[in-house]
Formats: sequence, structure tokens, C-alpha cells
Amino acid sequence: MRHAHTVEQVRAAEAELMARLPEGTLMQRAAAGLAATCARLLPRVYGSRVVVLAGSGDNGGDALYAGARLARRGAAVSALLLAPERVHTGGLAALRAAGGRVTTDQGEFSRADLVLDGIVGIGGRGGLRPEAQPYAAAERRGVVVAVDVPSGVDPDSGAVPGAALRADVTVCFGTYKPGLLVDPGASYAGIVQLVDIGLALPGAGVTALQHDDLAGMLPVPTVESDKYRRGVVGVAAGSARYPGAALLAVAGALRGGAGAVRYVGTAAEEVVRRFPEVLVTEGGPAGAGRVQAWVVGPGGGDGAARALEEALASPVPVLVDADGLTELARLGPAALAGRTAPTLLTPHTGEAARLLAGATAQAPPAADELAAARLASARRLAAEYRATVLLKGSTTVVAEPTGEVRVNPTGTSWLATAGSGDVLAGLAGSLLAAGLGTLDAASAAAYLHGLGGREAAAGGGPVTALDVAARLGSAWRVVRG
Ligand SMILES: NC(=O)C1=CN([C@@H]2O[C@H](COP(=O)(O)OP(=O)(O)OC[C@H]3O[C@@H](n4cnc5c(N)ncnc54)[C@H](OP(=O)(O)O)[C@@H]3O)[C@@H](O)[C@H]2O)[C@@H](O)CC1
Ligand SMILES: Nc1ncnc2c1ncn2[C@@H]1O[C@H](COP(=O)(O)OP(=O)(O)O)[C@@H](O)[C@H]1O
Ligand SMILES: [K+]
Repeated sequence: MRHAHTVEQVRAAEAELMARLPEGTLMQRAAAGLAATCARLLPRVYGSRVVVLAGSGDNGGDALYAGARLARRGAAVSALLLAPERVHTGGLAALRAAGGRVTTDQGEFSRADLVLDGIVGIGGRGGLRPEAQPYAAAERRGVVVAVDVPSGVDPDSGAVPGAALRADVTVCFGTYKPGLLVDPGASYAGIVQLVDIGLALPGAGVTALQHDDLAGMLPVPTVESDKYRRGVVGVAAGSARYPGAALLAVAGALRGGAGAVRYVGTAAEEVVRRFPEVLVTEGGPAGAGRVQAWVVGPGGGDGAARALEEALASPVPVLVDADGLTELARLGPAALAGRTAPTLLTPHTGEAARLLAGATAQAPPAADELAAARLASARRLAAEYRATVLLKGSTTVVAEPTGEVRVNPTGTSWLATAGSGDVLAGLAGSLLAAGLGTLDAASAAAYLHGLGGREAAAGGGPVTALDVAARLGSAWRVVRG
């Protein structure tokens, strides 16, 4: 599990630790880790051209001290100072003492084998300032290593309010920052490496699962298992207009670990023809047999309102997607007030905007504003509806009403293909039926779906939603090692 902490949490832990250590210890720990990573990235340190972009704060100090360490190993290190009169004096003195120099030739940025971005770190606000902006657009031949955070990325939210410096590698200190895990910020961070500097941190509000976490979370049948004990997932999806959504949601549900899939709706005939292993009933959830979780809404069309009402009236977990969400937005959060079992909402940003409009008297933010502030949007929705919310898109995030968030580290933009959300809904619903809680089911489903998408798109080709579904079994095997 990767844990990410806010700037406020990092500052508090830093103050507590600094009070017990000689001055400068943390910066030296940070610089040592940073220089070690840079040395690994260079074919050889001796003779390499390294440029340090140094801003006015401690982020610049880290970069200058790391530059000094590389200079001592024979690199030709020069520093471009963004605010010469406020540069970190200790860092600059160390660089000079090691044989490094200050330059004003911005062309050195483009010619460097390695650039250290120490313009601004967790003290940064707003995008890059004018004096730093040319570097965001400049050509580069070497690798760019961001110090703690790519400059211009908001560390807490991942928002990129103006220009930002795109890194190949980010070396962060003490903990991950949410902005390194959430797009658009994550797309500027490249590969993220953590350097332990000894901070004692509180519980993280934002986490990201890794393979090992999934391996411990996914339901695996035992000798005592039978199909009912493994869980039955009910899928109320598809309509005369959108029969395909039923097939895609069922395709996902069949790969989610439940022992059986029960389909209800107008596409029963198509479903059973394609997937003979599925139990089918026409009608709605109320008339179907027992299930341990419902998926309601994909391609539901006019039937979505009734399916939603009947599913919400049941005492089992319910996942609401697509047309079910449109209907829920019309009803507002009151529709979930009487529920005794958890509810999981899986909107894309357009549906999230509709849900917010249904929850508050204020005008909702536009879908692109929601996407730019994904963490805050998902948390707000979860709080308004008192439900777990999986907000889809580039960096899918799962938020609980408590504010706890899981960020999904897998996925590919090739997943932006019609119907892939239906597969995700079926998969997550199946994990719910198998007994996972809403947070685990949603984040595990997003993880597997993202891996399946990547595998289907391997080599960089287009994928269909059914291709993604077909790769889910292999995604299970990958995470279970
Ligand atoms: N936490 C830890 O445990 C440890 C932290 N460490 C390191 O310290 C870093 C934090 O250092 P920090 O607090 O000095 O802030 P930092 O990021 O250098 O920026 C503040 C300066 O930038 C300026 N500025 C602001 N916005 C800007 C912008 N958009 N564009 C340009 N400039 C901008 C602002 O100036 P002003 O707004 O006054 O003009 C101010 O002078 C942290 O990221 C890590 O690298 C490690 O050494 C080890 C332990
Ligand atoms: N730019 C992107 N990068 C990564 N994943 C994306 C991107 N855009 C969409 N996705 C993923 O693709 C899927 C699309 O789901 P959705 O919008 O519900 O489509 P549909 O309704 O056609 O099934 C979601 O899993 C979403 O997270
Ligand atoms: K930086």
C-alpha cells in the first residue's frame, strides 16, 4: 500500500522530528537519497552534465546539496537560480565547494544529461511563475528528476493550475503526496520513488493499493466453498435500446469472484445465449431470487428507475451505475437514507456533476472542473450521498463518506472506450457479492480493470470493452503472483 499525506501532515511530522535532530539533518537525508537515485539514472556520474534548477526555498536547497554530491563524484554541475537573492545559501556554498558553478545560460537546461527540478516543492502554490515557465516548454535531451514534487503541481490535490515541469522520475521525501498519485499531477511525476527520512506520520487519508494488497483481498474459493457461499451477484442492466450493456456488465461480473451471476432484465435471451452459465429472469430485482449484491443501471434506459427502486429496497449492498445514477440524481441523497446495507456509486465526471446537482441547491461544477479536482469531488459526493463513490476517469478515485480515499494506480487511457465502465460495474458488484466491503470492492475492481486494460492495450493498440473483460482472469493471476 502506498500512503500519501498532505502538506500539513508532513509539516507537522517534520517539525516534530527536526526538534530532536541537529539542524540540516533532514535535508542531508533527502539530498543523499536524491543523489543516489540520480547516480543510478546516469550511465556514469563522472563527466555527466547535471543542471540544478534552484528556487527560493528548501526544495532548492535539497537540489543544490544533491548537486554537490554529484559534483564530488565528477559530474559537471551547474545551477540555474530562479531567485538568486533568496537562494538556499548553505546548498549553494556546498555546490561551489564541490566544484559546481552558477550559470545564467538557460540553454544548459536543454543540453544536460540530467536536470534536478528544485524550483518549488511542498511550499509551492499556483502554477510555475513567469521566470520558470520557459523550462516547462523547453527542449530537453536528458532525464528530469523532480525534487519531492514536480514544480507547478499542487501537492495536496494533483491540480496543475498553470504550467508545470514534467518529470521522468520524482524523488519524494518521507511520504507520497496525494498530488503525485492523482491526475493531472500524477501524469507530471513519472516514476515516483520514496526516500525515507525518518518522519513519523499519522494515518494516511489517501492510499493506493499495490499487487500485494490485492493478493490478500481477493476472494479465493476453499474446499468448503460452493457457488452460493461464494456469493451470487444480481445484474439489473440493459434495455431494449442498450442490450449490449447487459452483456458487458455480466462479462465483468463473471470475472469478479462471485459463485454465480443472476441477470434480470429485458436482455435475458441475449445474455443466456452468450453466457450460458448465467441465471436469467425477466422483470426486476424484486422478483428475482436471492442475491448477495446488486449492480443496477448500465444501459438501463427507461427501466432503470424501477430497477433502482427495487434494488435499493433490498437489504444487500447495491452498486449504482450509469442510468441508475441519472435516476438517483433526480431523487437526490434522500433515496439512500433508509438503506441498511452499503451503497456504491460509480459515476464518470458527467454523472458526478448530475449527482451533485441533485444533492445541493448550488449550481454544480462542470464535469471538467470535477476532473481537475478529483479528490475533492469524490469526497464531496461521498459525503452528500453517504455512500462510497468510485469516480471514474484518468486516475479513478474511491472515496468514503469519512473522507478516506483510495487512488487507483493502474489503468490506461485506452480504457476510454464505450462499455468499459459496464465491465467495471459488473466486476465491482461481483466482488461485493463475494463479501468485500464497498471500499475494497471498488478499489480492487478499478485495479484489476486497469491491469486488464493495460494488458489488452499492450503494445499500444485500441481495445474493446470485451477485450478488457477477457483479460480480467489474467489480471487476477498477475496480482496473486
Ligand atoms: N518536509 C520535510 O520533512 C522536508 C522537506 N524538505 C524539502 O523542503 C521542501 C519544502 O521547502 P519550503 O518549505 O522552503 O518550500 P518550497 O517548496 O521550497 O517552496 C517555497 C518557496 O518557493 C516560493 N514559491 C511558492 N510558490 C511558488 C511557485 N509557484 N513558483 C516559484 N516559487 C514559488 C516561495 O516564495 P514566495 O512565495 O515567498 O515568493 C518560497 O520561498 C520540500 O518540498 C522538500 O523538498 C527536505 O529538505 C527534507 C525534509
Ligand atoms: N483518460 C482515461 N484514462 C484512463 N482511464 C479512463 C480514461 N477515461 C476513461 N477511463 C476509464 O474508462 C472507463 C469508462 O467508463 P464509462 O465512462 O462509464 O464508459 P461506458 O459508460 O461507455 O462504459 C472507466 O473505467 C474509466 O475510469
Ligand atoms: K520540485
